[in-house]
Amino acid sequence: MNMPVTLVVDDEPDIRELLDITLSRMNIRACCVETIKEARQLLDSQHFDLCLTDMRLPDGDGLSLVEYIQESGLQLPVAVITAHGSMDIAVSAMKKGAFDFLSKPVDLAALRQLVGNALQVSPNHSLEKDRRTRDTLLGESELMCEIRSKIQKVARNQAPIYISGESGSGKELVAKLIHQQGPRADKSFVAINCGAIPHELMESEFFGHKKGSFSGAIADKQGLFQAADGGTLFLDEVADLPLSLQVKLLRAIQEKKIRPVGEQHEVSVDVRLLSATHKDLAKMVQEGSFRQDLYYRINVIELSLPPLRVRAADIVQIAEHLLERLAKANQVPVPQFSRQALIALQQYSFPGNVRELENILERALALHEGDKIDVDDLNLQMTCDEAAKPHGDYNAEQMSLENYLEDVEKKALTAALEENRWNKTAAAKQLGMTFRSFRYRLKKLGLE
Ligand SMILES: Nc1ncnc2c1ncn2[C@@H]1O[C@H](COP(=O)(O)OP(=O)(O)OP(=O)(O)O)[C@@H](O)[C@H]1O
Repeated sequence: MNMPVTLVVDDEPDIRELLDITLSRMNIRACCVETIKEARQLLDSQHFDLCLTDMRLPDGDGLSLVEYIQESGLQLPVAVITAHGSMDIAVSAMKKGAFDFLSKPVDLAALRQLVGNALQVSPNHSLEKDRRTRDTLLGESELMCEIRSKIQKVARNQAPIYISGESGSGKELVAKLIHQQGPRADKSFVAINCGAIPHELMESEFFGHKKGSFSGAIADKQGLFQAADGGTLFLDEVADLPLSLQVKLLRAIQEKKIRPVGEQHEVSVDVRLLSATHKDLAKMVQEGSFRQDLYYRINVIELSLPPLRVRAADIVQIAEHLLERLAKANQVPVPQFSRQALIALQQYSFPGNVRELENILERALALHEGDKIDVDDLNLQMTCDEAAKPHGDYNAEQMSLENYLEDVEKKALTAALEENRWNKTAAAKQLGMTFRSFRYRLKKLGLE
């Protein structure tokens, strides 16, 4: 195998030497330059596996190099080296696509960890994993395809990601996929529901404790940060963190160090942080119940999951797939949905999103008779509003006008048929159209 090559851009000879020696001990060749101009020339002419750049360079700042690498489409992980305490610059670099950052003075263990993570990322690696994702994160709507490609992209760097979306919309699933597709896939993925830990135990749960540090601490205990060391920590329902812990979490993210309860010394941790909540975190910041500085750190990149009801095109595909999976798990033949059942599913608002769909199907599978699942088996709790309106008020960002109008039409035709006991002539009359036109529309909308 060829030796990997790293482009090091730094104008301080001591740092260049330090990086060169450390990398060569890892069997990585370092190619060192002092300016952005030289770096660009080399990037244009030869292949690199990683780029490490200082932020302040004689002919510009490292951010412009990060931008240059992203714009040139070079699939090259780039990490920035920042002055101690300049987290804002590190955050901007990651927003622009940097893989990770190192603070000065450079900690060699952190450098080795970063380089190790970066070099596991190769385009072929992620292609294979994307196939696996497509099997798991279902949905072929445009919105879902965009989410899949965003997951693939953000999995490669180390920036904290904030996943927003309604309950049951797949936030934890997305977090797992980001972990599985990234360079930390072989290490732990630790997920924690912040709302489920009693406040008085939180610090010890997060950072661990030393034996005897409080009554009940009968042995040393590792915290979640240490359990996730080298891997990913997913903080679900992050909005439920009390303010006292928010301060400590902020410190752990900035310093990449934690101090177990009752311990004198800090311990370095290398954790990729993902977080999620169904609450409006930005609003909580305005109201003062969530720290703005922490919000800014965990929300370097935001991934917003759309509710199931705005991607009606996904409902049938996900329902069919889940039904098949459930039937196989229960070792029963896979039933078919009746046409009416499929229409009803597409018109339902799914306040509990995919999780609710799973529950509906599990119940329907247990209760249906024969080889079909019909509307009644679904037991959908439609509100009067939902029954009257297919998708609430029209929102151009969520659905094309054409699809929206099709849904309105389907809804009106189905309701008229139901009210007239499936007598098409009577249904057409009720809607004030000719029988021919009614038949034509049924066919066009796939309802016949
Ligand atoms: N696009 C999808 N394809 C397949 N399964 C999905 C999809 N989205 C969600 N699911 C499934 O729905 C269930 C709920 O998803 P998940 O737990 O990730 O939601 P969540 O947004 O984290 O919920 P909460 O806010 O309540 O924690 C899981 O079983 C998950 O596998």
